Order: sequence, then C-alpha cells, then structure tokens
Amino acid sequence: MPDVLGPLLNLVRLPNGAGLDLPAYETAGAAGMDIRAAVEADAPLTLAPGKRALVPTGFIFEIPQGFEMQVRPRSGLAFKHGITCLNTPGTIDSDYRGEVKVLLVNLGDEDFIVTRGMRIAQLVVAPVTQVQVAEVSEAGTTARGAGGFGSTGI
Ligand SMILES: O=c1ccn([C@H]2C[C@H](O)[C@@H](COP(=O)(O)OP(=O)(O)OP(=O)(O)O)O2)c(=O)[nH]1
Repeated sequence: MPDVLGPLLNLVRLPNGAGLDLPAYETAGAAGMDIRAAVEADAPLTLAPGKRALVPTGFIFEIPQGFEMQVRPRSGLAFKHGITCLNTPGTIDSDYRGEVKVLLVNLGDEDFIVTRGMRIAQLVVAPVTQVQVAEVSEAGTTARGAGGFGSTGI
C-alpha cells in the first residue's frame, strides 16, 4: 500500500472480516480504497440479473468528524458485469458504528457470483460541511433565476 499522509481512519474488524485484507488504496493517487466482500468462503453470493443484495464488508469504521465516507462502484465490475452500487454514492455517516455494507445490484444479463475477499466497491473519504438552516421569505435574485434543466441550451 502506498504511504498516505491524510487523517487517521480507525476501523474495527468484525468476526466475519477475519483474514480479509484491510481496505487499501491500490495506487499512490487512488481516490478510493477498495473494500472486499465478507461473504462466507463456502457460501458465495449469487446475484441474478436485476437482483440486489446487501453485502457485508467485515469492518466498522470510525470516520473522523467533519468527514463522510462514500461507497462507490468499481468501474471494472460495472463495465464487464453490469455490477454497481444501487444507492451510489452510498453515504457512511461519521457517527455510524455499524458494519459497512455494500448494496450491489446486477444490471447485467448473467448471474454474478460474489466470493469472499472480492473487491466489490471503493470507499472515498471526503470532507463534509453541515450548514445552519434558516428559513427566509424570499431567495436572493440571480441572473439564472429559476432557469435550469437545459435552460442555457444543449
Ligand atoms: O451503502 C451504504 C449506505 C449506508 N450504510 C450505513 C452507514 C450509514 O451511516 C447508514 C445510514 O445510511 P443512510 O443515511 O443512507 O440511510 P437512511 O436510509 O437515511 O437510513 P437511516 O435512517 O438509518 O439514516 O447506513 C452502509 O453501510 N452502506
């Protein structure tokens, strides 16, 4: 794994994560750490076309306050097999202390088998800002106004 100088991310390995590689950046400039499936070795998961499944990862993450973790698909799985994350990008809140799971869906036309240790998604840690919400009577005017959805042309 390349050296990383970012914030510290504590994680806890659950019993079903025994022996799995830690999530890791595969290259020095990777945005996401690949995360692996913690399905039982003797019970791989078959995802039929059109079906979805919540796949365990075997880890609890302690995300630093002020950050979130996004669960994103891997383009190779999407391109080759039609496998993606249904709720992409999945949001892991910094106060979540449950096992991170990956909601995979098979948009391909063949069964896809998820085996133990397979790299099923990538985790991107990103800063987030919580705003203070204030209700006002009118929104400030802008040149765009309410124009959207192609208002500036194709
Ligand atoms: O792909 C995902 C998405 C979410 N989660 C976990 C972590 C997250 O902090 C929690 C809640 O996610 P989210 O806020 O998207 O779900 P919700 O439908 O709003 O549920 P809740 O009412 O529990 O917040 O579920 C995952 O493990 N994987």
